[in-house]
Amino acid sequence: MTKPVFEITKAATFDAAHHFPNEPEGSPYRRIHGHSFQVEVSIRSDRLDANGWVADLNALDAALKAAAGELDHGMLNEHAGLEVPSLEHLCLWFARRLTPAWPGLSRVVVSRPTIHERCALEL
Ligand SMILES: Nc1nc2c(c(=O)[nH]1)N=C([C@H](O)[C@H](O)COP(=O)(O)OP(=O)(O)OP(=O)(O)O)CN2
Ligand SMILES: [Zn+2]
Repeated sequence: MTKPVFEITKAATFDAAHHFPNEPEGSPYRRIHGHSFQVEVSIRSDRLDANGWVADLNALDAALKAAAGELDHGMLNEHAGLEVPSLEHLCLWFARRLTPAWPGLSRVVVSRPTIHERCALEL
């Protein structure tokens, strides 16, 4: 049997405004508008600690909430790396923000649940 690999996942939500400066004049995406976002991050490991955990989900929750809190109720375009604030760039932003403290980060998913859109980044 191959070695089992575990993956734990935590999610957080935030609301933010954005606009796409490279869209043509008249595009609705060029105008400032807002969305409700969800971000999910996953950690993979083939090892469990003494608690039987890949990692403490509560600690992951705190790190994720801190990152999402930086974006919450703000303008995404004002953040370095989000000058063009697509779901794809949001995935990269969360990955860069979390990887130093969470080297086992294996996936970032950013979605807009109310309009059924999501982007996944596999690491
Ligand atoms: N690959 C991507 N495509 C688009 C992204 C993105 O991040 N990655 N983002 C957008 C805009 O943010 C747009 O505001 C998303 O809203 P939309 O899909 O248009 O859905 P709405 O409900 O706001 O509009 P409807 O016209 O009612 O569908 C676009 N594309
Ligand atoms: Zn949008």
